[in-house]
Amino acid sequence: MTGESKKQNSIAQAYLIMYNVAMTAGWSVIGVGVASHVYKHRSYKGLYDQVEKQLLFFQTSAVLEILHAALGLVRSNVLLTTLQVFSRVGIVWGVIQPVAQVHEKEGIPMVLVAWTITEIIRYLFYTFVLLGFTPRIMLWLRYTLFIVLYPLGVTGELLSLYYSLPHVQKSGLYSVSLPNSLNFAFNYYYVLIGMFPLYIIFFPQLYLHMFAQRGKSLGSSSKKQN
Ligand SMILES: CCCCCCCCCCCCC[C@@H](O)CC(=O)SCCNC(=O)CCNC(=O)[C@H](O)C(C)(C)COP(=O)(O)OP(=O)(O)OC[C@H]1O[C@@H](n2cnc3c(N)ncnc32)[C@H](O)[C@@H]1OP(=O)(O)O
Repeated sequence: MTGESKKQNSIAQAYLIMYNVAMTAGWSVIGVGVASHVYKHRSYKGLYDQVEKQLLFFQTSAVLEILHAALGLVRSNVLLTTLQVFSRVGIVWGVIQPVAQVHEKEGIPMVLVAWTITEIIRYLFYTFVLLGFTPRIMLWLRYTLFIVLYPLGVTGELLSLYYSLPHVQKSGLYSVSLPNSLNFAFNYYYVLIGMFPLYIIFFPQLYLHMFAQRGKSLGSSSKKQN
């Protein structure tokens, strides 16, 4: 490795450490918000409003991960990262945030629990890896909790999508109806309905990808220990 590429490598490492630390901190703030709300009110009603700003900010920041993968900063699959990031950014900005009626439904605690636990562990794990020190428990949590949290998150996302439908249809959210000067019609309600088959097609691929990552990471690390 030349001096120049060594320098570029350390800049990339330093940037990724900062990114992962910031994301761990952000999702921890969301986690504390969720836990304190549930502890105080013994209910998930009002939970979304308590964490909305932080959730919108840190979920949207995950778009950088597509860039990291595309630029080769990390060895993630670009397509799977795009699907993962856009499904959540789409749910947050396209469904949960604009449809207030969804905020009090059971999909909200499901996604908040699944996303928060996953992301705190994931970003903390990446930080440890970059610092050259990976506690075995972090490796195990990163590549095991998804088995339960992925289905929980998907169920919460699909429930939120489902509960938003009558409100989107009634309000005509983001829709354009005829007649208009451009002679153009668009119905957001049908876009949301079209998301259901996309989940059926793509979720199994993401879930299986994580099992493959699990096999590589936990399989090889247990071999190293033996
Ligand atoms: C445009 C229209 C969109 C339409 C969407 C259609 C719907 C599609 C359905 C999708 C369903 C999604 C449901 C989902 O949102 C629900 C939930 O998430 S619930 C919570 C549970 N979820 C999870 O556990 C998944 C979390 N996500 C991920 O893990 C990733 O995003 C994923 C792409 C799924 C997999 O990650 P990856 O392939 O990156 O695996 P690794 O973590 O093993 O990383 C590979 C290597 O890259 C290094 N890496 C990656 N990121 C970083 C980083 N930030 N900093 C440092 N290093 C990083 C990592 O260490 C690995 O390195 P190595 O190869 O050396 O081991």
